[in-house]
Amino acid sequence: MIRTVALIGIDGAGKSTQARWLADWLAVTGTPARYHRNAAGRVFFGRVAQRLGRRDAEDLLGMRLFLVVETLLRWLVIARALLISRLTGTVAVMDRYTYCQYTSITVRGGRLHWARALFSVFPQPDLVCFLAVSPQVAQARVDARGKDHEELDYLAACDAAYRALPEATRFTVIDAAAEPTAVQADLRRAVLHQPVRHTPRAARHLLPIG
Ligand SMILES: Cc1cn([C@H]2C[C@H](O)[C@@H](COP(=O)(O)OP(=O)(O)O)O2)c(=O)[nH]c1=O
Repeated sequence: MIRTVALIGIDGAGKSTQARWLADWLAVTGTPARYHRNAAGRVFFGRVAQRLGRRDAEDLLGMRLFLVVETLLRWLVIARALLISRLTGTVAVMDRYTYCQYTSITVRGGRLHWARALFSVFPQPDLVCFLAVSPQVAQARVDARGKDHEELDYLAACDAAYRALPEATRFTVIDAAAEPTAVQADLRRAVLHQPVRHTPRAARHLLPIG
């Protein structure tokens, strides 16, 4: 069974909803799993910024500081999630992962190398599912969610940045514009089709022979 699965994609793709369902499904089917919301504070800082009369988090902190703060927070929440997963022996269902930060930095014109160096301590997830949805559909969902708003240009740039990542060839692309239950079924299939991990040599002695 896999140990880490990451759901990535633009805002409104359905990551949080689908990741929660996936973790619940794993748990009820006998695989201890835990959902991890690896948010890095953009919405929170955006709200603070608006209270202070600024447009958004980037406007409040300045682009460079915003990216530093967001990247460090992302590092901390991912590290925490991985640690909890290892300590509790649960499958980590990651709502966002390092790739989301690379995308955030890319669309804001920042430099990636230091973030890549920082995140290089993290393992590649066993499975990365890219929830693919058009920016238009994503924007409509974000607006319907009623908590925030994303510009179409921004969503389109994020979509392009995800697809241009060098790791993108290894992503499992899921059609996230489909019915929510169909998307969930695709995710479950992807999890089930992951190759079984090899049992560590020491543990093999404990298995019955034959
Ligand atoms: C998964 C899914 C979510 N939604 C709704 C639920 C939320 O209000 C909104 C955004 O979903 P959400 O899971 O919050 O997306 P993300 O974490 O990627 O930003 O869209 C749909 O309309 N259709 C779907 O298939």
